[in-house]
Amino acid sequence: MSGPLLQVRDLSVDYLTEKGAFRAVKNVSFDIGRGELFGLAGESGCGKSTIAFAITRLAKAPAWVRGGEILLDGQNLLKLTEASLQKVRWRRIGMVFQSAMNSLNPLMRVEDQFHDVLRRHNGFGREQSRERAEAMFKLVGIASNRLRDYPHQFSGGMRQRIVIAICLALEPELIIMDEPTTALDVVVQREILEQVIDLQRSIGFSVLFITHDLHLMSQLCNRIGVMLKGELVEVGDVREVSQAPKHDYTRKLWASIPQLPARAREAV
Ligand SMILES: Nc1ncnc2c1ncn2[C@@H]1O[C@H](COP(=O)(O)OP(=O)(O)OP(=O)(O)O)[C@@H](O)[C@H]1O
Repeated sequence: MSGPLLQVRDLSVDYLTEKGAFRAVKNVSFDIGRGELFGLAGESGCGKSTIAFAITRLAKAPAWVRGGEILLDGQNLLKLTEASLQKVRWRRIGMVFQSAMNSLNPLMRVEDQFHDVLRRHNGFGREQSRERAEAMFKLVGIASNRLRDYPHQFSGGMRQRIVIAICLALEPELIIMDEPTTALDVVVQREILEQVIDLQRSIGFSVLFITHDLHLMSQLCNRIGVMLKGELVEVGDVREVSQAPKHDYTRKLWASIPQLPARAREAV
């Protein structure tokens, strides 16, 4: 199918609080192309995660999608029944959140966690799951003899890699990464993200990458959207948005990034 993979159209999300409706996302529209790395930037509280939850339909009360459409290959996810949604979530849209590494079951060997997910979503048998798990471990650079280990036997960075591997095992077309490495130290963060980019290039999935780190985002993404208080104030090619920002707030965001000497910047 041609055209963008994901189209967010006029999306508005409120949080219904005791004091009334808080407009967290206001008429936001953007597209994500096939194989595109799209970044959403903006300071804490501007509505980035709310958009991620709306796309995956994981937004729960008091969140309320007031209006708009979220089209995946032209199909409006907001109109899907819970049963149809189960076929989209994880299988077509994968998610990796900040604390994802803690989402592994501490009592289950990693191999069993792969099997659990692959059996449930793809109907895989044990042998098929093991083969896929081995292939995924190879992709994220972990020796496959570690598949029999428990989560606590891995470092935080490795656990986050495992979550990414489980997510990729289902071969989703879109992966939403919401601050996927914020809990990790900077070197591990960079290693993991570089690995995701390599995988993205070889496998070709699309990525919605959410972070407040505009500098990092500009190095990884093809296009960027900048959010301010629930509104998408600027969206464009990474070069346009970084070199010729149109919105005052985008200029301020860039100005707030500490300027490293050119040498150091290349090394980062
Ligand atoms: N359950 C809730 N009830 C009321 N308001 C909420 C709720 N969850 C989020 N909000 C508000 O909605 C706004 C958007 O929150 P959101 O988490 O989407 O922002 P964000 O840009 O992802 O921030 P961060 O980078 O800190 O995760 C914030 O002002 C937040 O306080």
